[in-house]
Amino acid sequence: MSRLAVVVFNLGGPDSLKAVKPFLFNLFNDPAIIGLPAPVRWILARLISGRRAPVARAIYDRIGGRSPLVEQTKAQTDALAAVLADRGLADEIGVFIAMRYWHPMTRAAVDEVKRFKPDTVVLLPLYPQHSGSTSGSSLRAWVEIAEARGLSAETLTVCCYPTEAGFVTALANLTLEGLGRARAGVEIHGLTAGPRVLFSAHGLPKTSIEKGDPYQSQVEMTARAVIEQMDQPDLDWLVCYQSRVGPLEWIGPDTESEIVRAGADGVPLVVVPLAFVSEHSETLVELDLEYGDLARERGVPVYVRVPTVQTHAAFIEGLADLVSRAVNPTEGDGCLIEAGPAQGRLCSQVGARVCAETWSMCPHVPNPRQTKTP
Ligand SMILES: C=CC1=C(C)c2cc3[nH]c(cc4nc(cc5[nH]c(cc1n2)c(C)c5CCC(=O)O)C(CCC(=O)O)=C4C)c(C)c3C=C
Ligand SMILES: [Fe+2]
Ligand SMILES: [Fe+2]
Repeated sequence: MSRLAVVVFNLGGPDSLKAVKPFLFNLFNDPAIIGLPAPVRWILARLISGRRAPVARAIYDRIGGRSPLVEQTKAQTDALAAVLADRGLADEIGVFIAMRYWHPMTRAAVDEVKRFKPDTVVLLPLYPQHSGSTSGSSLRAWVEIAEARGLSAETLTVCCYPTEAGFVTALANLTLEGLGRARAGVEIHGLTAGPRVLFSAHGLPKTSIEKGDPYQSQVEMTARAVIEQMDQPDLDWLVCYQSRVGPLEWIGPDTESEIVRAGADGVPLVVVPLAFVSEHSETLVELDLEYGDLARERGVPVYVRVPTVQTHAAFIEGLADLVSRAVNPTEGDGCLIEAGPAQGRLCSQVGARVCAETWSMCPHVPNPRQTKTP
């Protein structure tokens, strides 16, 4: 009897206003976020989380005092479990959640998976684009804790899937609906300029990209794939970045400046989150409330925010395809390709499969056993 455990990873969010500060401490104490040696990082994390907590509490207060990220992720894992069960990939299939900075966290997930006694574990970050600060950090935490707690099942890792067909279809369909709503607004307002699509992704410090983080190039790959699938001739679109925190220079253009520019141009906006797959503070507060207000103040004639993919059937089928291909790879599947016609192809172009034992084969995921914790 075969047993398959699928572990999905996400950031996690505070489940009460009291949890905001310790959640922020966990985030800033992560070497993938602040790459300094442990005692300095710990002191800085205490300082920054203390200073950021009132701002962050005010953010979560606007959406009922907690993040909906865990509920949304639970809905996704339920949907994924149902699809995987239909496919009969194993006799018993369990789908587990491991959040990075708040409960249910990696340690609890490792223990749950251990009790499940899997033959195979598939690690599936709910981040389509790979970044060391998100998937990299989660995968590394998993490997370290799983090793420490003696979870020794065969482990396969999906590193990234920026152009995965189901994900792109879900985003393209949702964006087309958003475009439809914006075009209706264009008619009502008698505007001449068509809607502009802003693909808005969470930003990253510029230094991360300079050190080789593939996130930005994969975000752009997603945007291009969605544009191609929508097939809207002469569509005005661009990628921009939101949610900057801290004093470092982040990648741009930033979403706020693009909203101001759209106001000056008198152009309706369709804003599409493409690096988040669920709703949380960065979408419900930042995109809807803060940027919605900014758009009104700056005279953007129509502001449509496209929902994240959540449990869109195409997205969940796409996740199930990634799991199936991790378990039963066929030629052309991701990072394992070292020879033949697909040699040299980036794993992200095909949806990646990385064996935990062969991390070095994946150009995107540093081997956590070889990366020293600063
Ligand atoms: C693609 C997703 C994300 C990337 C890349 C990312 C990088 C990153 N984030 C911070 C700092 C913060 N992020 C915060 C919230 C937050 N971040 C993501 C996703 C990515 N972060 C999500 C989904 C959330 C929302 C969590 C929720 O509400 O449930 C926060 C806390 C909120 C706040 O204070 O504004 C911080 C802080 C850094 C520094 C960083 C890259 C280095
Ligand atoms: Fe973040
Ligand atoms: Fe990869």
